[in-house]
Amino acid sequence: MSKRTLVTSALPYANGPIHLGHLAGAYLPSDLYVRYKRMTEEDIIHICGSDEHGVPITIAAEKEGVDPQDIVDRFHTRNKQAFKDFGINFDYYGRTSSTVHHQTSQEFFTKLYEDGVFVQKTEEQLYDPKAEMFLPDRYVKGTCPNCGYEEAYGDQCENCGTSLSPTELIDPKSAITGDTPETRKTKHWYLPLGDFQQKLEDWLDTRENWKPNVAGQVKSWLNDGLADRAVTRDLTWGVPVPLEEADGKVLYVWFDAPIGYISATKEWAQQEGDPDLWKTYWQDEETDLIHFIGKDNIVFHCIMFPATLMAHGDYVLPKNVPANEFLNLESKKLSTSRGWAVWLEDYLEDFEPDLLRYVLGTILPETKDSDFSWENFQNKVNSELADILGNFVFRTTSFTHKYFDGKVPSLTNPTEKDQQTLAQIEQQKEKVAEAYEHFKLREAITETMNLARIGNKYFTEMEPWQSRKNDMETCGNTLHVCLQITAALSHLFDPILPENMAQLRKELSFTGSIRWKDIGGSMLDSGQPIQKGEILFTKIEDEQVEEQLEKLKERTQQQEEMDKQYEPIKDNIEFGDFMKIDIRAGKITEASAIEKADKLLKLTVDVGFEKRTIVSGIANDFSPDELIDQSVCVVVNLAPKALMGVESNGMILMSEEDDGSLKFVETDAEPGSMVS
Ligand SMILES: Nc1ncnc2c1ncn2[C@@H]1O[C@H](COP(=O)(O)OP(=O)(O)OP(=O)(O)O)[C@@H](O)[C@H]1O
Ligand SMILES: [Zn+2]
Repeated sequence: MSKRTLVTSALPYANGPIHLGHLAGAYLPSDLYVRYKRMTEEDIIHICGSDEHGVPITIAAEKEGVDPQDIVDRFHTRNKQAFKDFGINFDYYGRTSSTVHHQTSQEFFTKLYEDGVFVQKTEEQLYDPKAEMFLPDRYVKGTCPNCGYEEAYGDQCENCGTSLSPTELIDPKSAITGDTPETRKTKHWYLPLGDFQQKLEDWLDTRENWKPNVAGQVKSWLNDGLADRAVTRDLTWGVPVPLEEADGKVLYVWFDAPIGYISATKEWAQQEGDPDLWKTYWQDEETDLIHFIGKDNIVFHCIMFPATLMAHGDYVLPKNVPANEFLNLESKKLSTSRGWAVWLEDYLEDFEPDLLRYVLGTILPETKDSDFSWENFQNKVNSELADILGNFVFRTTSFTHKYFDGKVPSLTNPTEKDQQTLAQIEQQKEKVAEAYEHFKLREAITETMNLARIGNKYFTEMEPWQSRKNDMETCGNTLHVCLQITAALSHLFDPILPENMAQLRKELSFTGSIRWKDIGGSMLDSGQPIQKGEILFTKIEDEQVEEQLEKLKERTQQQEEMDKQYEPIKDNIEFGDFMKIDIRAGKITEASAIEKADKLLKLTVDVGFEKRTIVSGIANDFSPDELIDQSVCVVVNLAPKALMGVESNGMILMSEEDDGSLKFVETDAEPGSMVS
């Protein structure tokens, strides 16, 4: 066993709030693991922070019309707070705009540059002449050459995880203007990943206990062979490349972001009053470095960052990267930009953090994508947290108060069943530990809940409400066993339900820090008083679920509204010009199809002073039958025009919706009335 563990969680982009997908992919798994490890009294620290560079930040700033610094300041503060409120306990939450980070990543670049690691190349890159800039990374969208996904970014396809360069995209389009970009030459520095292929393979061979989805993904990239990857970009927002000849260039965000874990650890060490302490965690062989991330970050943590660390030479390499697949919401892909998300901040306004920690924990996308739905949230809270755990704890403590004066009854002449049940505490504890050690967090939660199930079953089978009438010794033994299980649960559930379990432990008079080794055996002394507990979990009502679904719907509609593209306004005209158009109210009296003209209908329109024949291109939207008596507005002084052999005398006004569908401009006025 190693002496210490350094856990990192993916640095979230500071361009938006934290949503349930982020939590399920990286932060809840890391927090569960770290909380478990802390109970085992291992030396462990948990590092995270805001990723404040990269194109997603500048795109968000441009969209809002503010400075990128405003965006990152806002989301750094909000996300840090939201994590805290959700009980995610980072030892340090840094940010990549800090001076320490800029220095650290520049030093990294300089060392690799001076050691001659980089390849310098002048190559054709995509350029948007209208925006007057190169288009790195997310500034370009196009079709993934690997899987055909049409919304792939210039740096990566989020569908298949392949890392890309913009020029590899099929049919690329500028994310700024929507135009097809041209190419221009520019100079950049590349990390020749091919040179690290053998080293990476050797390193991976020594790793054990990796999740098959992660190991498989990495193997397949290695089998395909690794290409050079640029570590610099033509952008103004980011860490400036520390070379004179690189004016106007910054480090690639995926070069500097993982170094952010190191910078944040340095800042943590300063805060601890021991500035060199970070070296112990990053440079001592006996550190286990573990990265918690979602699947789209695998390539950066299993190929690029390890190669960078190898190139530098002074650092430990990741021991494990227990990456998760993706979480969907109500069966649809989560999307910040489309507003299809549940923000952590919003959730916390309506519900307790522990409920979500539990429910998300049971559906973590550990081996494949999984789905969060509010209905399932309600089911799990009601039928598992309330009906199993809450019920067991409540019936145990309230029975103790009713019939044993609120004190732990002694265990006298226990039966084999009593002893076997007590022994199951240790057995479950082993299973839970084993699952945590193998990053099987869903299993850890299931096995933890199974102890409450065991307790409930035992309570029901022992029927203490019967034995209390004629056999107080048996009844006391039953409650003794149930109270020991309750005490174990108050520890075992701590990583998952920290707030609730802190409350429960208070009721059971546990003080001080909790230790894994204390779980099991006799945790409560006979005769020890316990407080009469509150109900741990209240059930979620149907209305609360509906409210959340309604919120989701409203938000996507709002987003659609905001994203709506209106036709640009035409140039101004003089009033006199407008008055030249003669528009009259009218009514359709006849309508028929025109042979060989799919889109056209021949209409007879009563315009008051006469009946007109008008040809109108509305056949895709209306059938002739439904048009009789339709009120319309008609331009009556448009020069006549023959369409498919029929002379049209005027034009009917229509409005066109976003989806291309047509609506009549209607009026109640009598046919022949002027419209102006
Ligand atoms: N739906 C999801 N399911 C699981 N993990 C996710 C999901 N969305 C993001 N993640 C993970 O969360 C971490 C932080 O995400 P990051 O800030 O990079 O945002 P992102 O991937 O651009 O997400 P979004 O575009 O939804 O804001 C990453 O490790 C990422 O893999
Ligand atoms: Zn793809």
